[in-house]
Amino acid sequence: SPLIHARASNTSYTNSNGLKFNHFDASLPNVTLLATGGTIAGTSDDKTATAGYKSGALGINQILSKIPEVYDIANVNAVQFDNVNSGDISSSLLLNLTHTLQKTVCDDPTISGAVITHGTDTLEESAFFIDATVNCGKPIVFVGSMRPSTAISADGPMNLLQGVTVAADKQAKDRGALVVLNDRIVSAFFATKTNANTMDTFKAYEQGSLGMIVSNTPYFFYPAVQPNAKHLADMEDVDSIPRVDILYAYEDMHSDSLHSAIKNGAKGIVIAGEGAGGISTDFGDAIDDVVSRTNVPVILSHRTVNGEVPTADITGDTAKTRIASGLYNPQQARVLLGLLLAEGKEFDEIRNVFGEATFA
Ligand SMILES: NC(=O)C[C@H](N)C(=O)O
Repeated sequence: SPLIHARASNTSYTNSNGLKFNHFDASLPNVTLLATGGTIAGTSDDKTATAGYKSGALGINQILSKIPEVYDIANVNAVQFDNVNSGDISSSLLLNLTHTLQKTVCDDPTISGAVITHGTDTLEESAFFIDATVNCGKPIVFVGSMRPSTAISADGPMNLLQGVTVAADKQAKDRGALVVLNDRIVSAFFATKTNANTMDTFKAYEQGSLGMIVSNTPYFFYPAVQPNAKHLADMEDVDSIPRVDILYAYEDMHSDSLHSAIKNGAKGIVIAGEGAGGISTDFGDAIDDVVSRTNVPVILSHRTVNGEVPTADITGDTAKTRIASGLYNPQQARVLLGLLLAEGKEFDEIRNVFGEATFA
């Protein structure tokens, strides 16, 4: 079968952009794989352990060595970008990732797409960031795992194989960034981690998945389409993302948290509001006071997993200081607000971008 050529071939190759491939077959598509760590690179001495293991312990070549089948699908340029638990992924790493993807994937006509391996805890934030900042139509596929590499029935190897397959697939183009785990293909714009422990965790509850993978064959339910609300952020000349803090709302919430966030340097605030963006009257008064003095934009989001914060609740004077997040959950709203501030957008422009994701 022609499919075993690249796997069998030990021919290494460096393309004109300096990207290295360990196994190369000119008849196959080329995919860049940027590894950042997480459970997919995690290890434990106990094969039954799906907790208490070490994240980011294996290098990407050690992970790939267990799935030579990837070389039947694509030539893989594997790069160890970082090797951390995803709680340690920073906006400066993401900016670097954006600039790298632009140069080595978008601007290189020989590369079909990219795969990012990532811890699942914050994968949705990074995938949302890249979805907004890298937009050349080539698939950028985020992959992680819920079981460490040493566990019985580890999910990482299959997820990675499927991720490379999707990144190499022409049908995956023009859909924005994608999340591939547990045999599902989900839009990075809508994906969220819904379960802290189990493999069926990444979901877009209202929007559903874009497709499925069976026997390493991706199937997309619909032709390529992009979300209506999506804002494309131009990061070409940006070298840092302003700090945005998330404050969680609850009964008895104290406005001290707002004052200290701003005092400590937050340039934007997202509230994980009760229901459709609810906060106490006192906290609302504190927002009005602080925003009119500092001009720091405050986005009201929702601590519920689903639903939207409509603009209908934010009228009159409160509309001068508060912006409804619409569909964006707090972690998405934080990433988006950081990108908008980095682009130098003012209050009204920020409101318009969030307004694209509000219905009422
Ligand atoms: N499943 C995982 O990848 C969780 C891990 N703590 C991480 O996010 O890096």
